[in-house]
Amino acid sequence: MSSATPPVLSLRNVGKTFDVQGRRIEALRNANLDITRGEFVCLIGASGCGKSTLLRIVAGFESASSGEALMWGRPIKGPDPTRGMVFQDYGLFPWLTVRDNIGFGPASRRRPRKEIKETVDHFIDLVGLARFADVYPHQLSGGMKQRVAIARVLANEAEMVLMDEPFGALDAMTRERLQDELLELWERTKLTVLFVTHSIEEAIVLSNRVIVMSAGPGRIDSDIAIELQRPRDVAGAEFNALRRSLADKLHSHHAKVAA
Ligand SMILES: Nc1ncnc2c1ncn2[C@@H]1O[C@H](COP(=O)(O)OP(=O)(O)OP(=O)(O)O)[C@@H](O)[C@H]1O
Repeated sequence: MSSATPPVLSLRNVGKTFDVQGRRIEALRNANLDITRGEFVCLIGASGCGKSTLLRIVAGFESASSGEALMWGRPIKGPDPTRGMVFQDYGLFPWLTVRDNIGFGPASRRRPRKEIKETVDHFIDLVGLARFADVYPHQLSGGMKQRVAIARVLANEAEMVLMDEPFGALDAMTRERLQDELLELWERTKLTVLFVTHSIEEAIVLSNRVIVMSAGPGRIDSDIAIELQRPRDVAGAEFNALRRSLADKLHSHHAKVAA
């Protein structure tokens, strides 16, 4: 990789083991990954192959048992607003309005009131929720809650957005709409995104690269560039060929683990 474009994120031989009642679980073994600024990278793989563990190490919620995780070349030592996490269950504060949820990060960093208002207004607009600024999360649909969660991470000056199956709980139509909106946001903001999904189709629609992981122990198995033109035609021949090849990879890992 050229020194002109240092990776936002580097994983160097990252391993993670958990001890559960005297049993050692190797959730991740020798994970190596470089992500450069502006990439949209999806992680896919069978349940239990370590996708969330990898994401949580990048977020700083877990530390690696071996190897190192670096952001801009510096070791990740804990959570930091520059790495914002979006969860499937939204993770909003139910007692705060949409406005205060989005403004929570800047407010806790004691930004001036006027600046917080401008930031919040900007991001509420960006996710199309201006009319809902003063309502509470329980008054929103799932798709709207997820927009708030995304706006909250952006308002907190995230340089890298970590998304753990963010659209997994949504119906198919809302999911497609949010995928489109996320791509639009990504194109406008040039964010770096690391996105976990169970859906091969979602991974191909969204990403520049798909990282395929396999279980027992969790490993990075392949790193596949997705070079289809955007917007991507899910019914197109090239899309289908990629879908088949990724499905074959996933199934062959399943078969190996089951054998
Ligand atoms: N906090 C923890 N304590 C003990 N074991 C854990 C912990 N977190 C994850 N594991 C184990 O590590 C392995 C990888 O889990 P992880 O959640 O990262 O997989 P995943 O690929 O995200 O799975 P899924 O697709 O089902 O969400 C699993 O065997 C899991 O049981």
